[in-house]
Amino acid sequence: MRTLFKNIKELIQVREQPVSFLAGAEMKLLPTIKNAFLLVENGIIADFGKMEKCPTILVDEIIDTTGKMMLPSWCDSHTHIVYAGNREGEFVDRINGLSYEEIATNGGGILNSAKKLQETSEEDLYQQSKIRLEEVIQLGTGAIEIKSGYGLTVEAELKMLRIIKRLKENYSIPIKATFLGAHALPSKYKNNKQAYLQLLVDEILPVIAKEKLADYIDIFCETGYFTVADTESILKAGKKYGLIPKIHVNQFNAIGGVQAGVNFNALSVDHLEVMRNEDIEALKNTNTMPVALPSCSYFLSIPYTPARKMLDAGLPLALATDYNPGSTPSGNMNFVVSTACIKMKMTPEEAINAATINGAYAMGLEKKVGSITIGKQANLILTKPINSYSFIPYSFGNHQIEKIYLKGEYWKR
Ligand SMILES: N=CN[C@@H](CCC(=O)O)C(=O)O
Ligand SMILES: [Zn+2]
Repeated sequence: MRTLFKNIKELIQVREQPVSFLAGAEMKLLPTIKNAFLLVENGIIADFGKMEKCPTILVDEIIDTTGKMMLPSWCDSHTHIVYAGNREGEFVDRINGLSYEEIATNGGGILNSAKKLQETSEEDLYQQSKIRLEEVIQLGTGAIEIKSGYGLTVEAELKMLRIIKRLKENYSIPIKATFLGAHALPSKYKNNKQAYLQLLVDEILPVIAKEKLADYIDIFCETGYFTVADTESILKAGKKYGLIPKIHVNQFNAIGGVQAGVNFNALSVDHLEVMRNEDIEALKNTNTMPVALPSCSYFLSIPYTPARKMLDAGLPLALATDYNPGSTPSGNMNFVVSTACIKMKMTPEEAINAATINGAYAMGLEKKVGSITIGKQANLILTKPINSYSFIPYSFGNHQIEKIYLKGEYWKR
């Protein structure tokens, strides 16, 4: 099957030479080709260039995209889209003055979602999760990471991971799974944290390895949740089973989670709303991708990751949604890109780089997606007619997507 996209007003994020990720000043550059063509063969990008060089070979379909732009789909490297029900009651509680921490201390928060999930059948949970996955694909996400962490029992954590596996099997976008058993301490273990961590290590990790249920391991390293020592012990245990760390750190407090992640060669350290100079220093010249989650800052009214400071210090940065029922009930990468520009002062070039190639790197998919490069999967966004790509973040609260193509084929819910 060959599809030729012709007369593309601007083909965005063109990388003839593949890049793994971009850092510091490199992020200011977003290579494009104006008046371009793109050829897709059997779901893979086979060729692209200026219209003058458009091949005249036989194709199955020609799509004229005059006036419209194309870019690689968004790469959302941090989500929790497998969850049961919602937490709009807590949203109202926060409006009325309670803090996120106070709600969690009163038995709400993650434990509230865990209770709901434990009571939900695997089939029902799959149906709820699939709706969210389709919703974000329609919003331009073409590769996604999904975490467990709302189960908090052996049975419920495995139920979540098996659902992620089923989503992987049933959808054509790349999906990576992360084991986040150490997301919160279940009430049953309130006075015995070590026993809960041991349960994760002894009873869940071996099953994950046997059934190949996860690629990555995560922990919520935060005051009131899990300490740096807990983080080190869980990452060590995960490493024995080949699980690479991608961890929640520095959301409310900087307690050394960034350093622990770097020491364990984490693929990413995520949240980073609170960053000390030493945290920025620790990330320099490492392979660990810092990931910012601006929709979470927006929804909880907490600080935004200091992107400007980090990029000006030469660090890379990826952007992701954090789609979850508590801190970010939105999986809209278009909003994330806009908010990064508006609130974090990232340029449109930096934000698009952070939401595509750097997001791909943050889930180990940089060879497969995240740029217009020959050999990569043709997961693409075709925009509505727009004048410049800056209109994408400018038109916040809206999106400029006309059509989605997955493996080169038009995708509709
Ligand atoms: N911070 C930890 N976990 C999620 C939120 C969990 C929840 O409130 O349900 C996050 O990434 O924001
Ligand atoms: Zn998260």
